[in-house]
Amino acid sequence: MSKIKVYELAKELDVPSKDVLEFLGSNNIEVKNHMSTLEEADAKKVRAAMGGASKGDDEKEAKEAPKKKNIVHVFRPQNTQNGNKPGRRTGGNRQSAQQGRPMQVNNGRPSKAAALAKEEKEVVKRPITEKPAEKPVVEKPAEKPVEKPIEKAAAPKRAEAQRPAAEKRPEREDRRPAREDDRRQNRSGERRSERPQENKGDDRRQGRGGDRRSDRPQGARGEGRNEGRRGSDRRDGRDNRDNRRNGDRPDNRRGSDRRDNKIPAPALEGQKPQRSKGKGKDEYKKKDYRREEEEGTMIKGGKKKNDQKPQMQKPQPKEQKQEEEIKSIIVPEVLTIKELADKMKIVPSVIVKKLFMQGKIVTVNQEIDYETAEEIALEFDVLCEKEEVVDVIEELLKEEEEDEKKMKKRPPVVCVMGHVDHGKTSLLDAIRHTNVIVGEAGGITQHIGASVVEANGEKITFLDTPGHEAFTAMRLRGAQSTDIAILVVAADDGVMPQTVEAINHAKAAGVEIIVAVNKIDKPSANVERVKQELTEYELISEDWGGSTIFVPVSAKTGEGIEDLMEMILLTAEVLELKANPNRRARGLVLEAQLDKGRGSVATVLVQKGTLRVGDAIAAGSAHGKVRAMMDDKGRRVKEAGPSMPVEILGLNDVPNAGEVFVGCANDKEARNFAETFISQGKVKLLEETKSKLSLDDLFTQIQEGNLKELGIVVKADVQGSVEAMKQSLLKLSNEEVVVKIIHGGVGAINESDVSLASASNAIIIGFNVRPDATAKETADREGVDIRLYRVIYSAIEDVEAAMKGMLDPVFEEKVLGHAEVRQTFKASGVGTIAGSYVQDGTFERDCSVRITRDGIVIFEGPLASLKRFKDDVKEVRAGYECGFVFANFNDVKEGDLVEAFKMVEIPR
Ligand SMILES: Nc1nc2c(ncn2[C@@H]2O[C@H](COP(=O)(O)OP(=O)(O)OP(=O)(O)O)[C@@H](O)[C@H]2O)c(=O)[nH]1
Repeated sequence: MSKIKVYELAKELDVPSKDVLEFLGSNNIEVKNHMSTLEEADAKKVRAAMGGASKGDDEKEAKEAPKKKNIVHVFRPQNTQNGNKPGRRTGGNRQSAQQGRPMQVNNGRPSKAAALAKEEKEVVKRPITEKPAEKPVVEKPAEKPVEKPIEKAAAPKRAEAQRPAAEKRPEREDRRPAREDDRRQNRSGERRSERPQENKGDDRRQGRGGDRRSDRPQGARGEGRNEGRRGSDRRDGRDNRDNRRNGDRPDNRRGSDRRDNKIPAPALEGQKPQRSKGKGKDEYKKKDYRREEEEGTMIKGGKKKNDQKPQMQKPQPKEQKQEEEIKSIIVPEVLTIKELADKMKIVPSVIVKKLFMQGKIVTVNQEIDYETAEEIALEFDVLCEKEEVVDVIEELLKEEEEDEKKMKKRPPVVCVMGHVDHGKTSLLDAIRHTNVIVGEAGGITQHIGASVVEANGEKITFLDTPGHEAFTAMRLRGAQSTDIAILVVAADDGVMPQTVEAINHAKAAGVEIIVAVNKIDKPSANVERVKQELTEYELISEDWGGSTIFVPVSAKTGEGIEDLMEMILLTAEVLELKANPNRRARGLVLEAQLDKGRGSVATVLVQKGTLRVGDAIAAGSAHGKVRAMMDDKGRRVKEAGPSMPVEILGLNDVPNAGEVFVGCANDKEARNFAETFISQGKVKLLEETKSKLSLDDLFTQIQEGNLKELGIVVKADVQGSVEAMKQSLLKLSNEEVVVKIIHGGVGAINESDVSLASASNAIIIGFNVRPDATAKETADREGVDIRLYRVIYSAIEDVEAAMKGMLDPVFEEKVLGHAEVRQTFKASGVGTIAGSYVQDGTFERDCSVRITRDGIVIFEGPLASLKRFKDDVKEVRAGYECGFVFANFNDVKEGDLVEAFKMVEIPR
């Protein structure tokens, strides 16, 4: 025993902690409170001084406590056996106090206590029929078993011997709850009856009463020791019982003073004032009263106990009221422990303690999800209800069903999707080209993100947006931009990973799919093979007995393009695409940018109604009046009806692609809309930031035991890929490792991605994107693992392997150098030559290159030729100019960055 706490010492010496504190104070031994720890030397001093006091020769003792000492010993059976002479008892007391707890469990007492506890249980059960959880709350009957054996015992000595088991329980417990009650009252006033408040006491007990509980006699432990609600309720019950006892005390004291008197009836009245002033000193007085009370009890035996009975029953209505008060709180999806505690009207530390007792270490500012909050609240007998989150923007954008009669036929909106190099761009170009020749005069297709072509006198709107994006970003607000998806599959290549991705996206969006089997002009083309491969994905061609339209085309020769157009129109007809043109316009922002001369320029697709020049519109955070409108041919138009893409000027800000635009009654309404959007955006951003911070919190990890988390930051060239990656990666979670996508976004991997990954101990997966220079540097410095892929499936395979601990990279990419394209030349038979300047490193003839434009990888493949002037060279060093020709890639432009790399084997 090297150190001991003040209260423990007080307990050992059987004196109030206050006395010990006073003694320490007078001896200049500095302690803060009863929880302070004492050095052995100080403890010895106290023992020497106060242990003597317990013998009864102390002045104070003589005044106040001699009787109390006797009582304490009565419940130690071995002492009672020794005889009841005060002197002996005192000696026994000291002995037992010194020997500590083990003595209390001896001498057959446990069996009696157990019997009492059992009896007590039975009695307790009866009166409480309404709610099992409250069972232990109504404790008064628990007194019955105590009094019974005492009453019934013929020999007073035996009665005394029995009493300890029963009596010690209240005695011991009284000490704590007396304080708890006082505190509770101080803190919460009338809330005393609320369960969580009681749990405060309960927790307090958990926090500092561990030792005490262990030395509590068995009878007192009884059910109260059980964990969970039952246990805590039980303790609550004790609290109440103790409350009552505290209240009784003065009367009991009186009773003991006038030993022959019964306890006066107004015991409960006396209870109140005493509680309200019960603080500090009173607490200790109460303890003394208690001892006196017990002395009285000892002397008077069963009679005394009998007297207590009516008092115990009185507070019953209060208890029942408490039962009815089942609290219910509304909890959001994510909240902090503190917020939860506030909602439950308890102090956060109570929750922290409770969880700590369960082996979970949390802080008050730690975020927990709804499910966890619900679990915690239930332990405090509080019901949770999930907060319904109202998306204000969604509410704003809500629309009523339109009158069928007002609906008119509208052109279909089509997007083209498929695997890399299967000819999406070529096909779109071919369609437009055909259209330019066939269609209206002079129209040169502008790049506004969408174009309208005419076939058989009907219009078809084609979106330039890659399929993925059309289905994800455009569905940001639940709006569907596309009606029909053209799935381009190269007849010579067949179904490839991105083909499957495209199929999944289109299916998820519920969009009609038309398969365009491209490159049929190639000798290696095999349309039947494509048909066969696609059957696996439930795309069965009509001639194979299915319902999917397959059109063999050649973007190169133009073969089948017209058929394709016809099929699109046919499908559109079946879909019965309609919209009401005579209403305020509403649609989607396809693209938007800030133009130096024209300000905010947005390409929008009108989906409903008609947009006119002069209309007030709002799109996300932007609003304004339509100043001018241009169609896809660059012609100024005054109005745009359903399915028509137009470029508009006049917005005050650049809206996000995929945002819904709405026509408003006036400027003010449009501004209000945008302002709401901005304020909501801020709220959302805050929430997102909050949840990011909580991602690496300890709580979840501890809660999930050995579960490890694999945090991933996903960056890709288009939103669709981000989503696809996210979904696929999340599915990799297994029993041991949980995959958590910490962040997903479009664009180059930047420094903030790296810092986020670093802070969350996550890895970064880049799909078709590269890290910028600062990001690379930060990642190297902070040891963040960045993995870059061109095919989603490789990324998924790698992560899966890593999770199994089977990822053994044999090759690693070694970056050789960087160059910037300064000028391009076209050479017949060669393709585009990129005149470039090597910025760093060395470009080697047989290296691979990666071309990035605005952080997006546009090409990755071998370098076909490396020249200095007209000569082929082996290598070009930094600071020199050279000419590159890339294998099968001619779309290189000025300003593109070329990175040379080589795969090198990594020794393992
Ligand atoms: N022979 C033949 N070649 C074609 C045909 N369509 C496209 N190509 C060629 O295939 C290559 C890729 O075509 P793109 O239109 O760029 O393919 P994409 O699917 O748009 O490619 P990404 O934009 O990289 O996804 C180009 O070299 C085209 O010339 C076709 O019908 N026949």
